[in-house]
Amino acid sequence: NVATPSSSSEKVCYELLKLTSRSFAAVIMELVDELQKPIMVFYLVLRALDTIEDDMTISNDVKVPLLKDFHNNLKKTDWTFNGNGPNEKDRVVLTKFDQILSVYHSLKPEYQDIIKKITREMGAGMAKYAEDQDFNLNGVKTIKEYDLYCHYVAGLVGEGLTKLIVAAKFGNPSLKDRLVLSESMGLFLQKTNIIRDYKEDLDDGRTFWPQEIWGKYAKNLSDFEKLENLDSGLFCVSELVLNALGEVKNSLIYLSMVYDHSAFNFCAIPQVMAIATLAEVFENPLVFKKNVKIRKGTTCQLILDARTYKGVLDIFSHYLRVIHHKCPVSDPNYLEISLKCGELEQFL
Ligand SMILES: COc1cccc([C@H]2O[C@H](CC(=O)N[C@@H](CC(=O)O)C(=O)O)C(=O)N(CC(C)(C)C)c3ccc(Cl)cc32)c1OC
Repeated sequence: NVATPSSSSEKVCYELLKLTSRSFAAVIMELVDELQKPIMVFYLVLRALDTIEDDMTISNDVKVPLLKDFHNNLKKTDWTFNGNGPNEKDRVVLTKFDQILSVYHSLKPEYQDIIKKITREMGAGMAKYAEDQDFNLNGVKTIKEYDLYCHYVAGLVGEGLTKLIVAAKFGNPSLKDRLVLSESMGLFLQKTNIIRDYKEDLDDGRTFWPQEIWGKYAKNLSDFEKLENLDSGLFCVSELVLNALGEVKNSLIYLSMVYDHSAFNFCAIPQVMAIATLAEVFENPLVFKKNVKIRKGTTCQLILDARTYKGVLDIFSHYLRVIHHKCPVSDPNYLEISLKCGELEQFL
């Protein structure tokens, strides 16, 4: 059901959505009308926040207050920002932010409130990391810090979406009281992206792999780029995948509590893409060379198969078996991986 955008600002927002993330935009366009506008606005506001955080041409004394106070822009009607960030695609979300504001102000106050609260918390978290010298120099140290970083950039998104879905009465209200489930929805996606983006982030001079894990396999994170360190690199990826699999159970419980078919699709599709990506990066030397992506044909098949809860369970069951069978006995994580896959497979 492609909504018929009523206002001109809504038309601009749909264009911005398609520009920023073609594949995901299609999923948002399939959402039931009641959720489509609030989630589109939420997605674009998050994109704007992300674009500021990623823009290395903005000095900290400008960036930090910009992030911390970003939620206050939601009270305005004409705010825009001319960043000079790297990619034009994202910058336009800021130069046309007044269009997003216009649609934001047309939302029900309850939806506006949910979006504003998450934006405030996320902006505060991003400002904290922007100011954190140690984080900028040495990246993420402990698994605890890894989870906290992922909470700010992804867990909060899950929380906001859950509150929108429950407010619109398309999900089990108890999802609001079990935010640990929304947290896992975000952490599973973000941890998968962080494992996959090793090379891209390293080339950008950033790293999000927690030292508490990679430090067992190398002295420096960039060591994994060298062929002689390939084995320890693959073992490190195994442990990172094992850590990400720790979010699977909660994510599957979450999906079982989303009633509306279009909201279920919206939540399930990124999760099945993530488990397929984890299986792709697992024991895959190409992770240290480029961004490993699942094939287009696989993506299409996953979208078709993920339309029912049973279909999602079958997809997870398949890729957990793939990971289990790919794990060599020489991998120090072999036993843990087998136990985790076994534990999850019986749950499926
Ligand atoms: C209950 O929680 C969710 C339910 C459904 C979808 C998402 C989640 O899925 C996309 C899916 C998406 O955007 N996929 C990209 C592909 C890619 O990024 O590799 C795409 O299809 O372009 C995603 O990745 N993120 C970004 C974060 C992970 C940081 C939250 C994201 C950003 C903004 C929003 Cl509103 C939603 C999401 C959820 O968020 C947890």
